[in-house]
Amino acid sequence: MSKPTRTFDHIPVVDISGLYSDKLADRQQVAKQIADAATNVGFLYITGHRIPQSLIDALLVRTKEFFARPHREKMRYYIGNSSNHSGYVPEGEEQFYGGKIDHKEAYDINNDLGHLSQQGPMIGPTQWPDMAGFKEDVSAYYQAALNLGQLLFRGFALALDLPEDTFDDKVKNPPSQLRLIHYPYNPDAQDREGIGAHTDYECFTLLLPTTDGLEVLNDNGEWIDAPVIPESFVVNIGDMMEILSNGRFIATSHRVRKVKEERYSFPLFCSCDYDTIIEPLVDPAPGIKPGTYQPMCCGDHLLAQTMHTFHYLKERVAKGELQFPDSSADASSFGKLREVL
Ligand SMILES: O=C(O)CCC(=O)C(=O)O
Ligand SMILES: [Fe+2]
Repeated sequence: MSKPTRTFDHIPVVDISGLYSDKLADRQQVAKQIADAATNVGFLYITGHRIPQSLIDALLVRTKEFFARPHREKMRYYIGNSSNHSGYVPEGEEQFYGGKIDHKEAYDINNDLGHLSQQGPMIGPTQWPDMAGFKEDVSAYYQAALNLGQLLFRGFALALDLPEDTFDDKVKNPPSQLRLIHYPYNPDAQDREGIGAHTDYECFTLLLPTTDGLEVLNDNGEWIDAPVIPESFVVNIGDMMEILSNGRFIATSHRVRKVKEERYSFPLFCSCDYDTIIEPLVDPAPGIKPGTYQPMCCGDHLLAQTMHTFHYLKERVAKGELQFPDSSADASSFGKLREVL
């Protein structure tokens, strides 16, 4: 059987209330819709989640307060000060393949694993800014979103016809990062995208954007709009879920177009625990040759990817302070920055 062509023209909406049900049939009914969306599009909106709006409102207030601070003050929390990839990411810090720089600034929040003995370049405590209420409100959202992510992992397991608890012991302390992103309004910025075309590295992303601008690429090379739907989240499949699902669920390229208004967005990149081996859990999807997806270490993959794009990490490598993880393949085999037509 050949690989299906994904010609979607909209992003499906899935009401996930059934995932909270005690009845397996209710959970399976949602899982079936997740499977369809993940197979045919790689993106879906979810409604019926139980994250209170008050947590989202507080997250947005704190984020706006932070980014409104002068550059010098924000740089006190520069990500390059941290030993575990947490803190402020100024515009230009991240450089993607082809040398592109996005028109955005960000703040990277870690799963605050300071209490664990395992620490490393992607794992450990968050570098918190010294701002009243920031840590409390951002952590409260982080925890609620992470819990929703755990529920979705169970949904994805069912969607793959696997036991529902397949991922439970693989997502105990994942190095899942929450990004607070600010795309400033700049009428002169004619030459850059808000964020260039890419796939996400992790299993899936739970994304909360404040305004339109997100676009998703179908197999005809058309950019399909993913406008904001109130009270929903966007969920998109990342590279690792594509591997786990042996090509059944697709990590779809997406981008954010130049914004006419100020835009904020909050992706939580849902990963497995650092040492998890990411490898196919099911038979190859139609059109996928056996052996297409090779096993890799989850945390090392994230680290290697990040080392290729962040300026401060490249400097550490150049100075001999940091080495690429042994198990990581070379950069070009990572991600699937599909050519944009
Ligand atoms: O801002 C958005 O809507 C998407 C952000 C995104 O794709 C990413 O950070 O990986
Ligand atoms: Fe993304």
